[in-house]
Amino acid sequence: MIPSVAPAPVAPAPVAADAEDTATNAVTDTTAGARPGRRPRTAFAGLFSRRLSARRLVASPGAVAGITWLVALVVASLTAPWWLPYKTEDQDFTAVLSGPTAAHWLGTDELGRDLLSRIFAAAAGTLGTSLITVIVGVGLGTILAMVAAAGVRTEGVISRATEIMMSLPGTVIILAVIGAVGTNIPVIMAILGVLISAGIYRVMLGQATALQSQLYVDAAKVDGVSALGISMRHVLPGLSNTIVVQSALIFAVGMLIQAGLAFIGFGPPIPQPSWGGMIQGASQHVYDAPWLMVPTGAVLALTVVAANAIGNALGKSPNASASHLPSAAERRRRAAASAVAAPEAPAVPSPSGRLSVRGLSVGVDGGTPLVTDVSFDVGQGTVLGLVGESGCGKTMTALSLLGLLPSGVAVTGGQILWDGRNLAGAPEGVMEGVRGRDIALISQEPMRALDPMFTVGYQLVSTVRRLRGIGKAEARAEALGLLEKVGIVDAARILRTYPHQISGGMAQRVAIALALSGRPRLLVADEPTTALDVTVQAEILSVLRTLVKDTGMSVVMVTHDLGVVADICDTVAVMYAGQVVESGRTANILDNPRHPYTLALLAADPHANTAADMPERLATINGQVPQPKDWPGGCRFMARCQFAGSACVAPVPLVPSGSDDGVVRCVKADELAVEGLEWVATDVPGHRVLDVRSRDIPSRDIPSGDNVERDKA
Ligand SMILES: Nc1ncnc2c1ncn2[C@@H]1O[C@H](COP(=O)(O)OP(=O)(O)OP(=O)(O)O)[C@@H](O)[C@H]1O
Repeated sequence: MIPSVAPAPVAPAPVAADAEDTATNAVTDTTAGARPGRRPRTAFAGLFSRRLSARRLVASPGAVAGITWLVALVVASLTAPWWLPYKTEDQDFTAVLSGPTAAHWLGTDELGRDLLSRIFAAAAGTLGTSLITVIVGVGLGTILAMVAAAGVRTEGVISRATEIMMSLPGTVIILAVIGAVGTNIPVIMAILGVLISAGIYRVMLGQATALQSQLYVDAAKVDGVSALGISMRHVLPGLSNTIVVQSALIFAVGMLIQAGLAFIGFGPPIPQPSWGGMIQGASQHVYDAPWLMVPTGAVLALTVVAANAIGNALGKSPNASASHLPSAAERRRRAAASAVAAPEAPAVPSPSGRLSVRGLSVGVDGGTPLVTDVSFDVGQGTVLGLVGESGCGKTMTALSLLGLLPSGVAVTGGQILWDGRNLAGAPEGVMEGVRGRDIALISQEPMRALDPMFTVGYQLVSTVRRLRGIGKAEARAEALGLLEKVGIVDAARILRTYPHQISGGMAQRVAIALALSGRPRLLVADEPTTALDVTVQAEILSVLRTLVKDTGMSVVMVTHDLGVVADICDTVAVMYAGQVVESGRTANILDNPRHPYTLALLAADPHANTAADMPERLATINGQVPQPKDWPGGCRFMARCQFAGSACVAPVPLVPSGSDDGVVRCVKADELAVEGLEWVATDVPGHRVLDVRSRDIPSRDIPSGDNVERDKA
């Protein structure tokens, strides 16, 4: 299965939409609510999420008080010239250092200037310049994290650069900037933002990397979405909670640092008022006029608390807002612009859709091989099964077909021939053109391949539009057709649902529909039925079988289930420890297996035996698939094989198995075939201990060690 390192973002909870959305839904019908009796819901999780955040703000008394305070402060500050009783520089020598009076509600300073007027006059500047720090710091840190998460090399460069930035003494740099540009507060706050961005980057990087590892990001890559598209659509929304919380924190920090700078004399030039400068002035009269400290200190403290209260409330939102999504007006405009067209007929794949893999090797950057010398062919309209235990290299082989190997793993040799092109190690630009359009992928966990923040309809329609370059209405009709093609009867309803609202089987059908969006000629299915119950498994296999028959699409089916192989595959390649050990037509392999590993898999499979010949105890294979670093030089299955002999220590080539174009990698293949030997249930550790029983001789008649002697001979 495709690895994933982090849980998917939490899915949004449903809320009612407004009338505007209802109107939009009437046009597009992709955004209506999923439950009958409720008002239609927006399909766009962004609007959803924004409303949800607004609800959270309203539900939090602290946040409501914080917003009220900040709004009042800004409005009061911006309108100060019209309502304040005094100008900031007006001096009243009859009331120097006074406390609150009818003339001066908050008192006066040492020059008789009105504190109320000066506090409110300074507010807008303080808040505005703090916002500069937020925009620069959080913006730069987030962008750097998104870029770094998209590539290992870039991450190395950016991380080293930010480490250097974090090691620099921030205070000294700020003082140096002041020395160079003077007390230009906007510039100083912007520089402060740059310094802070290194810390923000560290906070965001882990989250962005985790989001990049999600299966739905792999699915987007398969659909040919560019790196920028993935960052904007799948990573940024997942970061927005953190962005909001960090912004609130940095806003408060910015205000405090600004006040601190003014306190030590690096604030706005005198007589311009600033909160820090006023606190500094008050500190000189702490004994003779202690009240002077109270109004300014209280306003600063209240503003910091208000910012934090808002951040706390927003931080509790269950998911990020998605402001990158189109607005309702934009959606209406696009819907109107899209010509309503009839859905196209299903595509018939080109006859050239044949895949030939030759000597494919995949390895870790450090040199450890994971897959060696794998060859197989997939003809048009046929299904190849890649079968084997966990860790045999099936997924690595399958992912290399799409150029989606995990970071640090690469194709190290061989060819993947598709339409006359070699896709092995092809540049990303070439693979972006192939993925989704020529070769598509469905994975084991469809739920995680679907982004929980968007409706099925949004994901399907946007994928169809991107891959086919058609209008919204046409794409929607196509999406409905695709859902019906994969056996979904109430397709219109499913289009309106979010992934968390549908079952696993339904999600897999949707994932198959998504994979079919670009009319691929080859579908790579990585254990598509493993996570489903048996009934649903059978339904999904039936869908795939019908698609292959109706469209001529080919399938590479990764599975460890021989029942699936028997059910749907025309040919099969049995993999063990990174090698193909046997391949050929499915009927030949299942009826006349030639490799001991294939024998063992069949003996261990309850489906391979009919009720009549079902053994009392199914066979097991002792031991485990060896780790790539532990592969022996000879037969890799030798240590677990009931038939291993001295000839197995030398490297074993693939040789014709004698049936059609089948091949097998075992020096004893002929002997096994001639003697009709079977893999038996045994607890005896397998290595070189032979407990072979003929089909014709009851096991109790064979003395222990009989075959050891035969092997020695
Ligand atoms: N990202 C990775 N880096 C290094 N080695 C890896 C990585 N992913 C998988 N491997 C190793 O590559 C080998 C083949 O793994 P692969 O996932 O292809 O096996 P598989 O047969 O598909 O198993 P499963 O059915 O469990 O997915 C295993 O030894 C595995 O440990």
